[in-house]
Amino acid sequence: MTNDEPVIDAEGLRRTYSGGFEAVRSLSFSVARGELFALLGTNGAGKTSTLELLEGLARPSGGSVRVLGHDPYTERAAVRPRVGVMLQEGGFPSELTVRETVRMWAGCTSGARPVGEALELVGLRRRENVRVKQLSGGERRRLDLATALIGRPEVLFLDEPTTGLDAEGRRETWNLVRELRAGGTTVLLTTHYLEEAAELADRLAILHEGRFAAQGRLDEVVARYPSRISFELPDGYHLGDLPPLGQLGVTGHEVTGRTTRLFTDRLQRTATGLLAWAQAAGVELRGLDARSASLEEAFLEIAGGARKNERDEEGAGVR
Ligand SMILES: Nc1ncnc2c1ncn2[C@@H]1O[C@H](COP(=O)(O)OP(=O)(O)OP(=O)(O)O)[C@@H](O)[C@H]1O
Repeated sequence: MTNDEPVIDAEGLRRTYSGGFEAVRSLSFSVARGELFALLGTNGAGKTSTLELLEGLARPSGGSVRVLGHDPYTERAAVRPRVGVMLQEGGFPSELTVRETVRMWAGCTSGARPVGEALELVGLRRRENVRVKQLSGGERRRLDLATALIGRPEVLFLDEPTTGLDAEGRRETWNLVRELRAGGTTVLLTTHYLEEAAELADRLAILHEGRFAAQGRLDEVVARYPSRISFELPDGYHLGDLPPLGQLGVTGHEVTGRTTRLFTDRLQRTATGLLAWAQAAGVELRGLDARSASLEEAFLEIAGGARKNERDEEGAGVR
């Protein structure tokens, strides 16, 4: 493969479990060399099912996937040595120490990093003589990461890498992932932490019921959801005193207590119109806040919208 070809390339990828349940429904996406792609989704959305297809742990029921130019399932021997995998559960023998575990892993890997270097990278050097069973949940995640990194992989698959880590541990892992990416490693990670995806991802996708509900750069994903402007009007003023909301480009509004919230797809136009009115009317808009949708709002909209559809369908079934 050339340097311009995607390192991960999925086309119409499907996975149907033996009972007939379709967990992955025609996903198409690609990840370039040195890029970090984050897969977000509600519980059971299909993140792990997808990741396992990319890792070559399962055969797709339909579509195709190439990793480093190879089929990760049928050409596993060509792909595996160049890929690092951090599963949700490492499943290491509990009686081995941290150092023994990483050494055992290094023994199965060609061109492995020195064990000490791998432990240093993930901040486990001080704990190298502790048995796996005595590690905290967060330390086990670090050990999982150390074994994923041991072979200096070109591609890293990280399944919820910071679950169980405290805030400091999460930041440390983010920094390490950033360093690896800066060194040219391609990373695909799944996460439940929206902040993690917003911090790290070059591009991301939100998976819902096996399909992508949104995909792109963070700014592209959130641009599909309305921006909002909130403020308080002074006593004696009401929403009706503003210029016609349609003229301001407002697509929806909400008044809670003293706070007015305007939703808009054209933030600049709405903000300019509102401020011009306030200036002319001599009105002070207290607590004024104007901002684009956040990733959390986009995510909740997708998850909430889908739940509403489910309720509607259930309701329709009862009638
Ligand atoms: N072996 C299996 N047989 C049948 N259904 C399965 C199997 N494994 C997973 N599923 C179902 O497939 C769907 C997707 O599961 P998956 O574990 O990929 O989701 P996920 O997005 O990783 O979820 P989470 O965030 O909770 O880890 C779920 O509805 C799950 O119940």
